[in-house]
Amino acid sequence: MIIGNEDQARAWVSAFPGVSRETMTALEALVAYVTEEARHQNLVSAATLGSMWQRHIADSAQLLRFAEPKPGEHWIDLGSGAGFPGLVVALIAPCRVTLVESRGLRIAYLNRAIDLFGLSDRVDVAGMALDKLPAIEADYISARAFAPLPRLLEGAGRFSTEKTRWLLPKGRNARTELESIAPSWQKLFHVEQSLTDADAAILVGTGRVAQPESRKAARRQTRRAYRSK
Ligand SMILES: C[S@@+](CC[C@H](N)C(=O)[O-])C[C@H]1O[C@@H](n2cnc3c(N)ncnc32)[C@H](O)[C@@H]1O
Repeated sequence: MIIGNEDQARAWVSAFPGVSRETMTALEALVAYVTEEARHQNLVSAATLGSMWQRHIADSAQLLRFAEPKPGEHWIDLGSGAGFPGLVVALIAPCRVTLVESRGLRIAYLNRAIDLFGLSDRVDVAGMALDKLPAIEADYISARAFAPLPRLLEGAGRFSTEKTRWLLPKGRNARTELESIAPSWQKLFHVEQSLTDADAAILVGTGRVAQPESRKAARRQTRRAYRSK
């Protein structure tokens, strides 16, 4: 099943477990908030402004098919930008969410969103580059359009534990990206079809991405995996 238009996207999200009428109202308000803010800063591709539910809300919410975050659990969203998927997750699920974002205008926009939606008791913005963020044990790590997989895992591995669930929408290159990382990392992940784009996929994984003793060693591992294909 592929969610092919705005009506289908709304219907799919509203039928998702735990999504109440109030949640739908909040998500509708998020669409309006992003659309308004997009007049002032470059937040999402202009081509997607007419299909916000399909391209952003449902595309983010679908990650919750592979995770059931509970109160007190901690979800880290890397490179949140307009808040996708992090803000959508925060509006649907009761967990703690940290939105990692390094650009000033987007940090301010995300902080305003947290106030607007009354989320400040469990959602925060880490307004800094990922490599400056002190290590936190994450129950969930998401990243959409953030970085190529090897760089993403090198940067975020230190937040993972044996139980961490990774949710990484990777578009059309998911399989190729997965094949480009070291086998010890590959085995943590599998590929799931995206519900919002027939050509796109999501890398879903569980476990600790152990860091090789150095970045150089990580790159060596990655290159070796790539050459053996
Ligand atoms: C292409 S946008 C994607 C935004 C959002 N995840 C989405 O899919 O709509 C990537 C975002 O990551 C942020 N970013 C890039 N490198 C970062 C870093 N090292 N630390 C934190 N944020 C970063 C950028 O400022 C930008 O907002």
